[in-house]
Amino acid sequence: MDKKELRKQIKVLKNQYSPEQKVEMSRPIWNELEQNVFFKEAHTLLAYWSMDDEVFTHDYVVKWAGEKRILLPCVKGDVLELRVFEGMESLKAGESFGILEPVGELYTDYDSIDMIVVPGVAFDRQGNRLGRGRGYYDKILKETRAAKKVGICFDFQFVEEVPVDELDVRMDLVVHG
Ligand SMILES: Nc1nc2c(c(=O)[nH]1)N(C=O)[C@@H](CNc1ccc(C(=O)N[C@@H](CCC(=O)O)C(=O)O)cc1)CN2
Ligand SMILES: Nc1ncnc2c1ncn2[C@@H]1O[C@H](COP(=O)(O)OP(=O)(O)OP(=O)(O)O)[C@@H](O)[C@H]1O
Repeated sequence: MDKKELRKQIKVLKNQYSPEQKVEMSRPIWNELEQNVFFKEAHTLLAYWSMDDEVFTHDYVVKWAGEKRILLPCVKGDVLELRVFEGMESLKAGESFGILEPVGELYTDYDSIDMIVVPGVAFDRQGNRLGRGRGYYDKILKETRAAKKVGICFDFQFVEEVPVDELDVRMDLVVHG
């Protein structure tokens, strides 16, 4: 199966659940993530601010921002920039896709990032990841080599085999539920 076809299939499955159901389904995923040693030991963590069709993250970003430095991605043309999450009040809709992004100072110390919680359309047990098809994460994951990369997804997104190419970066761990 090619990437496009798998994205289409997952989209159908996502539409079978309401946003509220997806928030509920995200709870056990976060319970597991919070027990994980990479997470426990991480001081600086790149997370994401979820859209309605993704594993929900908002409450967890807010919850952990007191204890850890939480970074969020900001779309800038073809690349992602990173900024520190400093509360919901300092989030603004980004230049594309309407995803909320932190305003404020750019964060460029990529070597200090301990862990990345990576969104994805699908993952497999080899740690391969299928994204939304813009290559944003593939680029940023190459610049943050030291960070542990942890994909999170619903069970229906954890598939037998994700189609990959040379540019795709593997996850160290995939937490699904
Ligand atoms: N929550 C969240 N934030 C994120 C990402 C993400 O996947 N999730 N990104 C990860 O890269 C970056 C934004 N990239 C995105 C790329 C495509 C679409 C999107 O909605 N695409 C449509 C396809 C139609 C179109 O191309 O416009 C879709 O998937 O239905 C959204 C965000 C940075 N921030
Ligand atoms: N490191 C990279 N540098 C430049 N271009 C890249 C890189 N990684 C991927 N691309 C390009 O980006 C496009 C999308 O790639 P792909 O379909 O693998 O994205 P994805 O991993 O599904 O999406 P995303 O990372 O945005 O969630 C392709 O044209 C690919 O060649």
